[in-house]
Amino acid sequence: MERADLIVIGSGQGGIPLAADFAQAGRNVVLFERDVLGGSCINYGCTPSKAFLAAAHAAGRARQAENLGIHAQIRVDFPAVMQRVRSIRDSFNQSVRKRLEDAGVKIVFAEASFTGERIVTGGEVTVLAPIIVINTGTSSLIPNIPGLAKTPYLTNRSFFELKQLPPRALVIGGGYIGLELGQGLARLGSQTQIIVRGDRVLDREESEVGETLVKALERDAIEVHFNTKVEQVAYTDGSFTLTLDRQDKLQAEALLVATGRKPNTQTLNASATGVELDERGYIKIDDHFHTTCDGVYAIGDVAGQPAFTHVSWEDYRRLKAILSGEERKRSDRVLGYAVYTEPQVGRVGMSLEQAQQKGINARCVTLQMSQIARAIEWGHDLGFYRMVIDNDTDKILGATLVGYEAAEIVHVFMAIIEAGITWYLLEQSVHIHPTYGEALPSLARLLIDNNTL
Ligand SMILES: Cc1cc2nc3c(=O)[nH]c(=O)nc-3n(C[C@H](O)[C@H](O)[C@H](O)COP(=O)(O)OP(=O)(O)OC[C@H]3O[C@@H](n4cnc5c(N)ncnc54)[C@H](O)[C@@H]3O)c2cc1C
Ligand SMILES: NC(=O)c1ccc[n+]([C@@H]2O[C@H](COP(=O)([O-])OP(=O)(O)OC[C@H]3O[C@@H](n4cnc5c(N)ncnc54)[C@H](O)[C@@H]3O)[C@@H](O)[C@H]2O)c1
Repeated sequence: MERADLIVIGSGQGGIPLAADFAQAGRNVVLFERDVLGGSCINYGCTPSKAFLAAAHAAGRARQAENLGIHAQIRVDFPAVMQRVRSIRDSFNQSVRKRLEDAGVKIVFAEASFTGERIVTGGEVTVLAPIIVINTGTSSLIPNIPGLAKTPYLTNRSFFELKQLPPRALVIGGGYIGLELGQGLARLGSQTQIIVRGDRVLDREESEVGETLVKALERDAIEVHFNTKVEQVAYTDGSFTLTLDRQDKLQAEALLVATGRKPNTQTLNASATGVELDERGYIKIDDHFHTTCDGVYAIGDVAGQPAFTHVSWEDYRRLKAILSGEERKRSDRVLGYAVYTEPQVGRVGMSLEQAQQKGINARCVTLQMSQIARAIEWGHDLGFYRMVIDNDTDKILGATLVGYEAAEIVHVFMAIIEAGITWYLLEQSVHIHPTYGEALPSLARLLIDNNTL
């Protein structure tokens, strides 16, 4: 059995920099990875999906330019689109390998599991270490629909290997992946239908967010089937047939399943080291990333946290500080995230409902895109900006922005909330005209007018 100072299981977004930093500082580090280096984000998540959407949105914007009097003919070279996606992904993946190797991390390409207290085995290698960090992420959760398992359905893992654009595509799931990749396929020319089991897309967000996105999807000729259950899936002669609960049938050459995630803990044998899982299989951690076993920590998606790269990466920064003896915890961060549909959704902090559920005396103001000069000039009519404030302290608690490049603009709120300043300061600041940014002080001004929603 080998001995190390640190074992990292899984090369996720937090595990990579942690392993590299420790090794660079002269510690003996072993990292186990059962698949490709860099985890979901780089290989089958953020990087390829956003590179894919760059092409899709270029096509979508060109088509919608007809609203400005510009008529473009679009020819999509799908193999070239996907080749670019894969080459960006591969270059990111190579840079991860270089970073780990240059730092002196011992990489073991094998599925790791616990074989004793703070003992990890993967392939032929067994290692004991005083500190172990689990960063094993999540995988697609595949619903138990009769017939599905026998078909060549796509998940985010296989999607980016597509070589030809399917003429027709079906997507099960109206969450992040379903909407981003579904809209992407449609904008590249696939006739796309999205199947949603409830009555909303992005059902964890305020209802107006989903309503706005559905209007946008309809403009891309996407059909969204609400309150619909898939009863059966069959695949013959290159075509999927989905039987719905209403007995209608849908057919397409591709089927993407995007119905949520499950934690990668099934093969970890976590109990061998005394690490407890919650009822959904996520690793239980305290406010300092500590599991129920002394010396064993978990970061990122597998610890049941909001599944975003910047969360996993920030976990790394905080855990590194904790391991260096600093007083840090995980719960005091301002959480922001975005959905890269067009229009985008940029979110930070609390919604009005979330604030009120916490017993905060909160209210919100909303400005529609149609009231923003920049949006009118650019022809972006879908979306809104909303800000939630605490009536007692005048501090800004959260924001929801749906609109052009909202993922960028929401960072203004992130900085303001992090700084803990009041909406008065936002109202007083002079922003550049005509920009989307200048709508933020305008939003604050609605509070003076007492024009609340
Ligand atoms: C299609 C898609 C798009 C996304 N887009 C965004 C986005 O735009 N922005 C954003 O912030 N987030 C996005 N995410 C989420 C983001 O990818 C994850 O939140 C992020 O990668 C953090 O993951 P992680 O660090 O927890 O682990 P991961 O990146 O999932 O890495 C876990 C690693 O552990 C390995 N592993 C698992 N079990 C074992 C084992 N037993 N032994 C050895 N190795 C093991 C896996 O092979 C994997 O490499 C997206 C996700 C998907 C699927
Ligand atoms: N832009 C981003 O940051 C980004 C992009 C993609 C993914 N992600 C992360 O990855 C996570 C996973 O994405 P996702 O889209 O798989 O999950 P999700 O949780 O966002 O959406 C899953 C959707 O599938 C539906 N669903 C579940 N079971 C179903 C069934 N049997 N039939 C029909 N519908 C069903 C759910 O109601 C939900 O709407 C996200 O929650 C997010 O944290 C982030």
